[in-house]
Amino acid sequence: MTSTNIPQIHDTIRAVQWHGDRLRLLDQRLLPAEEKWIDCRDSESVYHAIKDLAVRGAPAIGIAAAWGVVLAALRGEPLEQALAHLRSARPTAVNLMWALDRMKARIAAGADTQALEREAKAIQDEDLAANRHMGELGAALIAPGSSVMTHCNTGSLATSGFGTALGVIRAGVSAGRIQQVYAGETRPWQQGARLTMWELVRDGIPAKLIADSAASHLMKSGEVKWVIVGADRIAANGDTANKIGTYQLAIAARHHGVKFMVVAPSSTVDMATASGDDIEIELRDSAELLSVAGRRTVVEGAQAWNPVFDVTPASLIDAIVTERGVIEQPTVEGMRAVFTA
Ligand SMILES: CSC[C@@H](O)[C@@H](O)C(=O)COP(=O)(O)O
Repeated sequence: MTSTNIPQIHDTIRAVQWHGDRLRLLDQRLLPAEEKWIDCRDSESVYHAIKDLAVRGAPAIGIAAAWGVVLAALRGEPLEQALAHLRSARPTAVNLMWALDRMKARIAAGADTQALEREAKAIQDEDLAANRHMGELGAALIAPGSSVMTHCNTGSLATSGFGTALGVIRAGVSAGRIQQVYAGETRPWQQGARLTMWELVRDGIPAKLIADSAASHLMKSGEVKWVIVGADRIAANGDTANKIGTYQLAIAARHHGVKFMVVAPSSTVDMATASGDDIEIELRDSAELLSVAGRRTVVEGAQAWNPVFDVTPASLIDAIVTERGVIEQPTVEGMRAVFTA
């Protein structure tokens, strides 16, 4: 890519929007076919939006939940109950618990509704700033002119804007370090095919969709230099839970000498969880596997097993990029140096 044909990154997608008395969410279940917004006016509707994946992606889930607490306060709902209910919406992404703990601490300190609103806004704004900073840190690791691969959707849709892994890709493209992106389709929910490709095409970033099962073949060709993914929870030893399929990408990357980068804000780091073995993996309805776009594709009577995250051991990760710094070849000591200092 020469400097004359480097795409302009517009970064205009803001999928979680506060409108004073309601939370507007771009419904990610319908993209890219429909750009439809839903309005949440109480904590219960935010709970359902998170549980049913209208809003998804670890940072976006936390941000939406924080606004759910503000809505509970505005409507005079019992706050302890709202906090507990929102917390139960999804189990793996620790950003959800992290954001609710921040809101809970403000409530315990006697915050009124306006103060809670300021806290939710701070959570949202800090996420955007973290993403921009991680973009620069991650892009600096990539040699100019590289092709990279990503998985799931870690972009503006999954965060307050810009994205984590996709933020590094946006920054890398702007800096001329990334010339081509390969996005895995991310079966069964198709976050890569439906959401990441939507974001990349909007930004004019050269991108090709691949079937998840084409990843090893692509890596063997020598075409991609980095696999860049997000995270839902990073344990104290660097083990990383992320979208199902991430682990097999890390294994294939190590086998083929391709570097593996995890990009996540500090709100995704869970120093209270010792290793990936202690992370709860969300199991979702088998209907997500047995149907495509709501249409049954598998014989009636068939059963399915649908874990939606897996854990990549730290030993397969070359770099964890956070807004607090980069941890190369992560270990307990390396994580501790950045996260308990
Ligand atoms: C910046 S998003 C990071 C992760 O949350 C992302 O990679 C992922 O696994 C999303 O899972 P999802 O089930 O779509 O919420």
